[in-house]
Amino acid sequence: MASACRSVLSKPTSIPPRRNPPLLASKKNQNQCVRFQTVRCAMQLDLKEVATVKEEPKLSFSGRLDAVSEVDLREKGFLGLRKTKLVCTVGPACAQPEELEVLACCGMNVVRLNMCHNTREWHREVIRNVKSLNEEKGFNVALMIDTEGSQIHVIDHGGSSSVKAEDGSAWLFTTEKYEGFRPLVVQVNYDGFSEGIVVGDELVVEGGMASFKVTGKIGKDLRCTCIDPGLLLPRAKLSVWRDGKLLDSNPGLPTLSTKDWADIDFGISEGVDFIAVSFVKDANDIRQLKSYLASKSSESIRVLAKIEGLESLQNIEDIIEASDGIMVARGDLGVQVPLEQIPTIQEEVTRLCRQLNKPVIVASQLLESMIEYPIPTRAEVADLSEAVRQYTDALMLSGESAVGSYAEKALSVLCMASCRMELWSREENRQSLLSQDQLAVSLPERIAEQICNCAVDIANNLGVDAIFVYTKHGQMASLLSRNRPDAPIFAFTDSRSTRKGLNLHWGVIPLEVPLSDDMEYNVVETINLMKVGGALKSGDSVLVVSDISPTSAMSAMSQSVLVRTID
Ligand SMILES: Nc1ncnc2c1ncn2[C@@H]1O[C@H](COP(=O)(O)OP(=O)(O)OP(=O)(O)O)[C@@H](O)[C@H]1O
Ligand SMILES: CC(=O)C(=O)O
Ligand SMILES: [K+]
Ligand SMILES: [Mg+2]
Repeated sequence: MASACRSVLSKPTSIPPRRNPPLLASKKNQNQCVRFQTVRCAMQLDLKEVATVKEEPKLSFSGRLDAVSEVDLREKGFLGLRKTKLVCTVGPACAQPEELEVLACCGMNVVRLNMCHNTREWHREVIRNVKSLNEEKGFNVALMIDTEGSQIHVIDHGGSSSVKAEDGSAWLFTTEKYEGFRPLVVQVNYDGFSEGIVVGDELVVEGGMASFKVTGKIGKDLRCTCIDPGLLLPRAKLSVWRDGKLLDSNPGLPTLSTKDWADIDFGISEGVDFIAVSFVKDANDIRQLKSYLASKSSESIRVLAKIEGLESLQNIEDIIEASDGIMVARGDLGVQVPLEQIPTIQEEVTRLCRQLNKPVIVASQLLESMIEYPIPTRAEVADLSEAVRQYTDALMLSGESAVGSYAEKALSVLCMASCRMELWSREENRQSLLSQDQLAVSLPERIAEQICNCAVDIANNLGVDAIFVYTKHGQMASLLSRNRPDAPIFAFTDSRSTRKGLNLHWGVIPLEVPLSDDMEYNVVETINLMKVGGALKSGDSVLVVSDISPTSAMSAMSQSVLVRTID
């Protein structure tokens, strides 16, 4: 386990002291001041007034911190806990139980299974291995399936891993199915791919690996000449351009194909936590899947929209609002938009997601060179650090973990670089730069939102060690996370799916515990739980927020914020 968490970037460094000591920084003074201090926010009532269950509750708390947070907390303290979440694509290089365990102990929060590859039986085995790890070894790794979508790509040509296309060479792009390798012939996966393509159009491979001009059509096949030499890789993606503009090369294809629906049914039956939808065009794609999940009583599965095409960018706000989270899928995005636009798109989508309170994953080629090499390039470290500086919720590994030789090292690089940038951002107090527009519509929601904004201000100003939030569906945990507080957010929920869903949220450490309607009881029990586990010590201070049963404006007003010093 120790080696799994070793850094290839630098030795872990201790957290330097803050420049402005927070109000509660002196533990000695804290112990002398009021033990139980309630800070009222706007119309809020004291927690003690919230209690609706008068008799002594008899719940026993069995929930534990996940194995990784427990070790991190012991070794690095509250401020040493990493806030940025890490997603790993699982492929043949890391699918065995012991390999998954190494990644889990190295900080993997979510496993991504790309349904483009391999069989359902293979994916089922991985899902079961991850669930066993969680149950038997105390990890809290969530599961995501990623749909294949309707994507036009080259079929594995069966030859060497890449084929060179020389300038001026003549090629045939065909939908004919054949086995083995034929020189100067490219097999395309979708029968209707050449519909709408005319002589003179350009076929671009993988956003510019190689380009071809269409010189003739023979039935469904295209004769082409290479006009920009380069490489054809197995499963390379194709885009079609006319007069410098991208054509929608598969206008008739739905976002979710028949195979995708079968994969979604598979995900439901295997109990995955997230479904990431590839090539989302508009919010209806997401709504359609959400209502399908509701009809299967699986609305607890969170739906992520992958932003990887022009259309998704045109409908970005609606898509973010309709979904439970976003993935900036820079791989395919780079096939459809000029590469120099990707950094600004990433920053804008990341900002919008935070504004609209949805978690966002920055994905693809973060550490591409580590598929082959044991250290990253300087540029890769700079790129992923920039995503962390932009306060993305999560970073994702693709080929680096799925097929690379150094999955564990790549994950350590993500860990070290994100912790380093989080520390820097905290020191610079960057979080105050983002103005939070009001999101909520109804009074209870507005109250919840304002409480969370104020609570984070209070937590930062007082320099509390941790934020505790008691939450049914994760809403207040998410609203707190949106403010990117200095202290980690421990989210206590009695819903397993809420716990798993919160795995993707910046700075949230979710725990599953039975919750009582008596908030005072919840606070005492969870503080005891964390003390017994060694996570909380005497003199630590905790800011407490709750959204338990905000079913009406009246009960929403009973949400409270309080600060408690542990005795
Ligand atoms: N389950 C798997 N089985 C075999 N190979 C896999 C698997 N998952 C990923 N890979 C390999 O890892 C590489 C990177 O994986 P990833 O799934 O991230 O591809 P991607 O092209 O970025 O995703 P998408 O197809 O969603 O755009 C793939 O090209 C594939 O070779
Ligand atoms: C992750 C993914 O689908 C992409 O980058 O294209
Ligand atoms: K996919
Ligand atoms: Mg993609």
